Amino acid sequence: MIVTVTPNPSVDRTIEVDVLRRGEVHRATSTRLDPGGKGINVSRAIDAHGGATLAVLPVGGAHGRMMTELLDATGTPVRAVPIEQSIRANVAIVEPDGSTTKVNEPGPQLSPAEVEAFLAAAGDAVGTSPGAWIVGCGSLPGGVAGDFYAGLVRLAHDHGCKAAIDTSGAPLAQAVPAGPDLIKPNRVELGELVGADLSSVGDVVDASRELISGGIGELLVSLGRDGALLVTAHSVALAAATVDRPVSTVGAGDCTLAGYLLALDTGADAPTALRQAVAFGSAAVALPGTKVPSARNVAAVHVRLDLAPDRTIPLSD
Ligand SMILES: Nc1ncnc2c1ncn2[C@@H]1O[C@H](COP(=O)(O)OP(=O)(O)OP(=O)(O)O)[C@@H](O)[C@H]1O
Ligand SMILES: O=P(O)(O)OC[C@@]1(O)O[C@H](CO)[C@@H](O)[C@@H]1O
Repeated sequence: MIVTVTPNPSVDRTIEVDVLRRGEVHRATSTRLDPGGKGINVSRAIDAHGGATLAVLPVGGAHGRMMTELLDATGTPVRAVPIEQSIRANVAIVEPDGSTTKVNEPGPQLSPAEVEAFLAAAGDAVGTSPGAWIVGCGSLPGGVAGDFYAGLVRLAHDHGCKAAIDTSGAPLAQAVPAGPDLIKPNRVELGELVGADLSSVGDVVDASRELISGGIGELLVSLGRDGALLVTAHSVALAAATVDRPVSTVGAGDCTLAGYLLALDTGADAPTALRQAVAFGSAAVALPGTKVPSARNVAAVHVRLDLAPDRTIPLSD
């Protein structure tokens, strides 16, 4: 079972244009709406592959109604906590070569009572899912304290669950001391966390090991077109896949995490889980908007797995 907790979900609008020119009027060549927010995407991807999942999210206002409708259409199991203000809508502008320009709104302001209700819903989901992965995802809306994910990690551990965190900046830094079992930063987010520029596989391994010695279980570091690196206390593995025609990178990291957790949840070993992570992530890049890949999309990806990657491999994406 994989429970995702997304305090700041979004309705994702993806607009395709021929070329993005700053300050000009554009005519969109296509547009689509997806239910978004990192944990929502993780749950949608897991659900699409027959895994057991529950997405916990706040829902309010006009965008909340759209979110409910979009999620109903996917059939993903959710626990929605009503809030007064509207949840956000995020926009991605995509060009034909797959270049993606994203604008994320800050999200609503939650009242103290709403934060309490959201925490209670998350607590209830954790308490009724023994042995589950509890996955805290994305930015935090107004009113939610910066140590929210640290509390979620402790809650998970108190109930014998495992905790994974996929966020960035201050909420990630504040979650680290609580000792999550897994974090999934991208290269830039990991660099910000350790205060270093990470330009090779060796740099990422060293940064990850520093965090592991501080109490994190393992790191799944997504590296864009360079693939993903799994670093545990005793092993390092790199996997990558070529995508001939990238369409939208939005949500690729979430699908990576979904593929990894779903594999672990069904008893796979770490290299197999990494392979599935990259298959999910790379399949997502070939799909429009925040669409999650189907089993057929994932099966079409050829993943290269390296169980002893050279530390000098450069990373640029
Ligand atoms: N251009 C690409 N070609 C092949 N695979 C890609 C490409 N871009 C991304 N991927 C795959 O998708 C995964 C996730 O991408 P990325 O590292 O950009 O995640 P992210 O920054 O967390 O994204 P997001 O926050 O939008 O979900 C990578 O680990 C890789 O497997
Ligand atoms: O603003 P946050 O919470 O950091 O990220 C939100 C978001 O960009 O993440 C997902 C892609 O990973 C999208 O569905 C969503 O719009």
